[in-house]
Amino acid sequence: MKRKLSAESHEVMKQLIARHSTVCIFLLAPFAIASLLQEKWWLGAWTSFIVSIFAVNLWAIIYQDRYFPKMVRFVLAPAIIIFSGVCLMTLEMMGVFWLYPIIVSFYFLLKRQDAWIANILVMCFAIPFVSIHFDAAYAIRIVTSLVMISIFSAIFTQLISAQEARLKALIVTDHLTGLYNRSLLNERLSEAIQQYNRSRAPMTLITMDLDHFKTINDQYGHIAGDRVLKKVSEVLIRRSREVDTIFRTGGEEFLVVLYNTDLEQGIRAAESYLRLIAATQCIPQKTVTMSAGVATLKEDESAEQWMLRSDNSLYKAKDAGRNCVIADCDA
Ligand SMILES: Nc1nc2c(ncn2[C@@H]2O[C@H](COP(=O)(O)OP(=O)(O)OP(=O)(O)O)[C@@H](O)[C@H]2O)c(=O)[nH]1
Repeated sequence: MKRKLSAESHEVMKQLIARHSTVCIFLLAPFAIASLLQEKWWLGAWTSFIVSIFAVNLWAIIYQDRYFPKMVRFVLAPAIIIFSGVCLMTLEMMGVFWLYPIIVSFYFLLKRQDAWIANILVMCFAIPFVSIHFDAAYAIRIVTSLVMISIFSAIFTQLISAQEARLKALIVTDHLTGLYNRSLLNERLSEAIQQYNRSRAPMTLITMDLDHFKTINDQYGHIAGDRVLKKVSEVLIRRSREVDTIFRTGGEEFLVVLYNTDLEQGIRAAESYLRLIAATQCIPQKTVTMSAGVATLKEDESAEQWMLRSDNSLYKAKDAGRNCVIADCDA
């Protein structure tokens, strides 16, 4: 999951840098040229340098579908911090105006902690400069407004990140049981396959399906059926190890990916799931049972083939009378 989410964050970051770069190139380039024409060499040089770093990143995003995070963090951010000092020294009062967009932009270009550090460094230039060059009434207002802009930006970006994390969690979670839903399944199976290819650690799949669940719904109602699904999920969570990943793949279907687990261990795990579920009072006076299929990953097997073997074993368990485990021993 981590990889999928970080790939999405990377995509968001790329778009942010692209938009940021476009705005900065168009709005800063004329000032860079004007400063050079006015022979304000330092200011012109720093502004041109910053514009060119944005341009390099924008070029990379457009033509190579990537940007340079290290360049942004270790070259662009320090360059902007120095630029804020150069602006104050060269432009004095007018230089203060540039500090506002600079402060906000750090929160979009950098990780939160880096943005705080960058802001503190800008303040280290700004506060002494403003205190020396402006009378107290101006200095207090400038510093206060800069601090406010920084805090508001921090709050705003923090809220967006929290909202984003909540949405991402919602997308991969089954609302009824709290287990993962199907959307993460392929990702997790591919990860298990990659891990197997690297370390040869055995990986096992258990596919499970409640027996005669339709009858439970018909006899006790859908709400009772939902309660059974929740109870079963609780049992699966309680019985599983921290590393195992449990999915509700469909209505009354569940799937567990067991890492570092061979076929024997997988069969034992499936049997203990079934035993525990049969022993759990999901509905008063009624024993709820499950059937399970088990398959251990084979060499050069795809996720689809692996899952198909596990599914076929489950069908065999249903055909064999239900409430039992059938393993695909064709390894
Ligand atoms: N309460 C509840 N029922 C659901 C949910 N999702 C699917 N179902 C029901 O699950 C039942 C599945 O029925 P079938 O596919 O016939 O399977 P079964 O009755 O369990 O029979 P076997 O699998 O052959 O043992 C259907 O009645 C669906 O309506 C859900 O979220 N809540």
